[in-house]
Amino acid sequence: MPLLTHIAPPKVLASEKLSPDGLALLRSGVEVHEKKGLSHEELLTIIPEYEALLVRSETKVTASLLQAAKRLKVVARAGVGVDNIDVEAATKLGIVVVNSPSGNIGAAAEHTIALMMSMARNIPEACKSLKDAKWERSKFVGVEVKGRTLGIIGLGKVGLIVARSAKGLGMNVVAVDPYASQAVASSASVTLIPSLSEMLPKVDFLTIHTPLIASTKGMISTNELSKMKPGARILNVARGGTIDEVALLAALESGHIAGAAIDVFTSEPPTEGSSAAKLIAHPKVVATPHLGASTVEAQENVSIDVCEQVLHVLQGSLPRSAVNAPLILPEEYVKLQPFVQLIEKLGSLYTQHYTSTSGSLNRNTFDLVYQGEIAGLNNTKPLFAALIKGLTMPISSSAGPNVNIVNAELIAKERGIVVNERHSRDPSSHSYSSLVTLVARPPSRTSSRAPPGAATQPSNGPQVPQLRQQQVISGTCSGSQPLITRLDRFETSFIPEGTLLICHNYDSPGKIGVVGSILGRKKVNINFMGVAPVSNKLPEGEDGEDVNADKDADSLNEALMILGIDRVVDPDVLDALVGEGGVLSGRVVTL
Ligand SMILES: NC(=O)c1ccc[n+]([C@@H]2O[C@H](COP(=O)([O-])OP(=O)(O)OC[C@H]3O[C@@H](n4cnc5c(N)ncnc54)[C@H](O)[C@@H]3O)[C@@H](O)[C@H]2O)c1
Ligand SMILES: O=C(O)[C@H](O)COP(=O)(O)O
Repeated sequence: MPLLTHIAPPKVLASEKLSPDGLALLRSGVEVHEKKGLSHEELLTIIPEYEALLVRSETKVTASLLQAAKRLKVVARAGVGVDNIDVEAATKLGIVVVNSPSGNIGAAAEHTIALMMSMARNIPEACKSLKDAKWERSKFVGVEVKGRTLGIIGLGKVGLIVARSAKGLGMNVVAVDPYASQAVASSASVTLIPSLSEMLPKVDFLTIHTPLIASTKGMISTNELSKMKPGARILNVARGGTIDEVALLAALESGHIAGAAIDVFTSEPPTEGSSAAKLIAHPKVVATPHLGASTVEAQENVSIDVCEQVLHVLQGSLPRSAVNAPLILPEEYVKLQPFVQLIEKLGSLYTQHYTSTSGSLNRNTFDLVYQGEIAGLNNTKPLFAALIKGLTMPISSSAGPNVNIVNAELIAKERGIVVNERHSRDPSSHSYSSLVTLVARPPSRTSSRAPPGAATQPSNGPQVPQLRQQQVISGTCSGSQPLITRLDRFETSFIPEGTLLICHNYDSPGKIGVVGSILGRKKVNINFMGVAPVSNKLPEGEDGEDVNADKDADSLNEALMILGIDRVVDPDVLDALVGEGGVLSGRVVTL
């Protein structure tokens, strides 16, 4: 029998060219396979091996690909647009989709300005003519942008940088964006115009910086082009499809539109005879093959950004920019992260400490009580997900590892787990700045709103004191270090990490020595040891019951002994601790 079980490192597939800077971050703990130019069929064949998929805009991450991926936890888009990823299908499968929302925005904005200047001064045609050994100075007279009006559709991240750069070139800048803030527009000296039809007749150059969504698909078509000034010019570095390519071709042919500079197309690469191919071939069009984000700097940024997030997801932490999860503000993220770890540990400790190996939780209704500073958080979805993950991880190899903020609610529902989240800003009952308590409710008491003191046991059952039935675990974070502060009725302070032996015993002299010698005899090394006495405090989340009312002298003398040990012990060690050592019960948990 092998002594060590080898756990293979997770595998990541990069199906497009990504900057090595990000990939280098992954390589320390992850196996990275770079395989460019695979067909969809080839991808379908190999995807079941991978835990993460890294893409840019070329790989079509379809529902069938995601379904074929048996172990996939995360699809990472090294860039902004996720229109090549079936995000809905990923969400249903619990696969997190992350992107890099701002790693390449500067590059896209600079490319827009570069295209605008190239178009205004006929740079590509003049360059080509000169290389063809011609000297045609009068043919390539351009126009200046200074003093002209640039109209921006979409004053988001890229649009705003374009606006500021254009102001630097001496242009007047106007914009339409139904969701843009007046204050942000004013800060960039941009005039917001209420509607597109009002803006179009005013502009000499028009540039699009919206995503491709239902409201922006084909938003510049024959009608809109006809409203523009004769001789106006148009740019698209956002997404193919926002401009109707056939309508633009006609407007260029008629001469109403003097020129177009386009980086993105309805088909990429353009298929022969398509409107995209015709546009690219048109003499009044400056075209680039989707190069907006193609700078060394932008590629480093997006690669590092998404590779870090892939590591986070694979390690079970929160990614910064999950596309299919609720937005987490960066400051919330920093605050939440240690508590995500803590709550996952609370859940895992609960299941291992209180549940037999039968494969199901013995209680499935929980109060998750946030107290102190942590109670001020509005978005606790990641904490909820961490609890479901922790609870299910030790008992389900299918559910546990795959729980994330995307699918936690669904998995909880499927397994009948009910969690009542409660917030209390009152720090008076404890000395921690934040405290999180998990209380498992007895089966008969399914609502956190049950009145204080309500009967929670069958009247004809054995009258075990109420407090003995408590299944309570509390924890806090000291900096970024999770700590368990209460387990059951016992006050404690231990780091939930590694293999722990939790012994329940009467607190009598010599007990530690007896336990230590049994473990020594069984060749079990002890890394640390702590004794947890009965708490005289009301467990957080319990209302108004007298903590010690039901206790007899013996129960007040009970304690937990928590030992950090170097391996999972065989049942005979636990039997020896109970038989010879006089321990009431012993349990091994791995956290
Ligand atoms: N060519 C490239 O290589 C490249 C590189 C980066 C980004 N992009 C693309 O550029 C676009 C903009 O990126 P971003 O990061 O600035 O996005 P963003 O989300 O920050 O900004 C988009 C803006 O469009 C606005 N908008 C949405 N619908 C609108 C409508 N109907 N009319 C007017 N405005 C509307 C939104 O309010 C938002 O302010 C995206 O399509 C992105 O994929 C392309
Ligand atoms: O959405 C984006 O980030 C850009 O379109 C860049 O796409 P790319 O990574 O394929 O260059």
